[in-house]
Amino acid sequence: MQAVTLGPEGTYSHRAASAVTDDVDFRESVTAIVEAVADGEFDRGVVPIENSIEGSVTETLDALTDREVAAVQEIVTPIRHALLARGEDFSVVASHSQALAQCRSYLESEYPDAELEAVASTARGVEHARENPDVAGIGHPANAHENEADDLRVIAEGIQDRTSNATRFLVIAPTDERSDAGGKSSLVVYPNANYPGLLLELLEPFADRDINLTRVESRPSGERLGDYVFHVDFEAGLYEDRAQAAIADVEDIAEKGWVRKLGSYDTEHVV
Ligand SMILES: O=C(O)C(=O)C[C@]1(C(=O)O)C=C[C@@H](O)C=C1
Repeated sequence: MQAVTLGPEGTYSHRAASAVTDDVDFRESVTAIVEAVADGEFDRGVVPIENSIEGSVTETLDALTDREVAAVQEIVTPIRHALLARGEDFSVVASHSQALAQCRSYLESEYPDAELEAVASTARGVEHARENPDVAGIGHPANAHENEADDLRVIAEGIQDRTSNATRFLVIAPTDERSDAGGKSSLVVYPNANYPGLLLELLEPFADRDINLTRVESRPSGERLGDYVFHVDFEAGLYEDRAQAAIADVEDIAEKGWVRKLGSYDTEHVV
């Protein structure tokens, strides 16, 4: 089985994808990963969806709205960032925007004058640090020991603003692999409507059937101000009668728009 994830080698996404398969290929954006899986180029894709400090990875949510894929597994992994550089004398800190945000307090107190540069991934930031002594990267500490000649140093470890920092990844697959089995399910709902109580109406079918929601996120549809796409995760499998009944109600409410079932899946915790 071949999976695609955010590259280059050494990203947190790469570490999560390694729990799925050893055969991992890379793309430079989440959108490109979702597109490659939707087009059937890969059996699996691994994309970050949510972080405990910084919240949703909005590019992922939007890519899941724009392309049709199935969610077949969830991977949760602790994120412990290191500051990596060739020496102490750097003026730029380069990393993925999520990683920079997860270390915001540390950077403000320890390097208030550093210029923060958002790049495609943590591993890309570490690559810049390897090439340029003026740049430090934020990423997994294992990136510092790529080869013996590596002169990249771990300047500091555990620099995320909370020790509990963790990221949730979804393993995606072509839609014909969508499963109804699993302890959790994900939906994307576009009601194409805007009236008082709409969101309340969309959530009641789950509450009425004692289904615990684990996340509700609204993203602008892009069509007009105040028009939203809702991402809903809940603790039940699509095989369950109560889940099917709740979704039937949601489909009625969203009759002018659409409801996409990403599928049901289980959670794996990876360190
Ligand atoms: O840049 C990486 O290493 C990634 O895998 C991306 C990503 C993210 O988008 O949230 C994944 C985990 C961490 O939260 C930081 C960055």
